[in-house]
Amino acid sequence: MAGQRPRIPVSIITGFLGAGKTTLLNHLLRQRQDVPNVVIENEFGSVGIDGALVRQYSNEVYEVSNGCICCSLDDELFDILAELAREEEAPGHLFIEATGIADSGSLAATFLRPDIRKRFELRPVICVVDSTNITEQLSSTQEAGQQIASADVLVLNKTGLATTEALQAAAQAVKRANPLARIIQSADGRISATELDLPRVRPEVPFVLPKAKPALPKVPVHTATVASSHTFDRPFDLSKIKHVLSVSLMLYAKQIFRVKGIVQSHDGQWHLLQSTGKQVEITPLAPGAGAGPSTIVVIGQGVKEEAVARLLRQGLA
Ligand SMILES: Nc1nc2c(ncn2[C@@H]2O[C@H](COP(=O)(O)OP(=O)(O)OP(=O)(O)O)[C@@H](O)[C@H]2O)c(=O)[nH]1
Repeated sequence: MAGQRPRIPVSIITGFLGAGKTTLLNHLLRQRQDVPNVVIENEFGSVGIDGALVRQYSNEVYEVSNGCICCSLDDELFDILAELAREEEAPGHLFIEATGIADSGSLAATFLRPDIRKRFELRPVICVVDSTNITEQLSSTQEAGQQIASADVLVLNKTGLATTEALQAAAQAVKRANPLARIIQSADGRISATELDLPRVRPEVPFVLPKAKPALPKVPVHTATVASSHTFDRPFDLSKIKHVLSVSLMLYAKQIFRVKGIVQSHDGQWHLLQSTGKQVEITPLAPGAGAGPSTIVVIGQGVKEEAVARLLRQGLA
């Protein structure tokens, strides 16, 4: 990697499943249309839904849907970084949206390696927090706390949905987990892109490369959280699938973290189906946006593939 060229600024967007990372990223991309940007979208589960949602405002999108980027740090991410560093016209900004369960600390540490730092400059790590669900997420998962602890900016999102008390409780909880970070509030991920240019809160600890390459674990570290992906050739009855999922999210709130899919209804229209917390939301996609079989991914702990398939089949038309 050449040393003299200006370094490529890198923004890592992290936050628990459904917190609003893609929404916030889209908002930032819209504000930064003047610089050619590249997005690396990492999704847990094999369906690249977020990539399709950010493509409109980005010059280039790399999708890493084969597990969590923080678990395969020696492979795919380095290949993409090497490719970007070689490009004749380097991107003006690189955005990385991590999965909702990523260990963003290890991801950020990648950019402190001397070889990577020559061409990339890590900007503040942004952690998006769902203010209505964070207290629950902190008590039931490890990942939510890790993400908050390793961020420079904590965005308390979904303020419009949270009561004043919930917002205060969320602010206290995140401050306990990370007293150093800047805390800002947002609705629909609307934060100013000037956040991208502020200095990091964490000092850049020099990273000393070990002499021998350490043996990295080849198995994902998030062994407890699994993504179960399902495809269906038959169309869905939207009110049935919404009902089935709403009931399941009530009954298995501690097990099911996120549902996300692109489904076709019996009139041929395609829809984005998703849950955050206990809410299920179905929004029509633009004409021509969907194709192939309907696909639904359910992410959670102790989620049994066959049980989920049985459940989802109840929502078919
Ligand atoms: N009411 C409300 N909804 C929001 C807000 N921010 C995001 N959402 C919605 O929350 C849902 C999840 O948002 P995403 O941006 O997809 O969340 P994410 O963190 O990228 O999700 P994963 O990639 O699955 O982890 C979507 O339906 C958004 O429209 C907000 O401030 N208020």
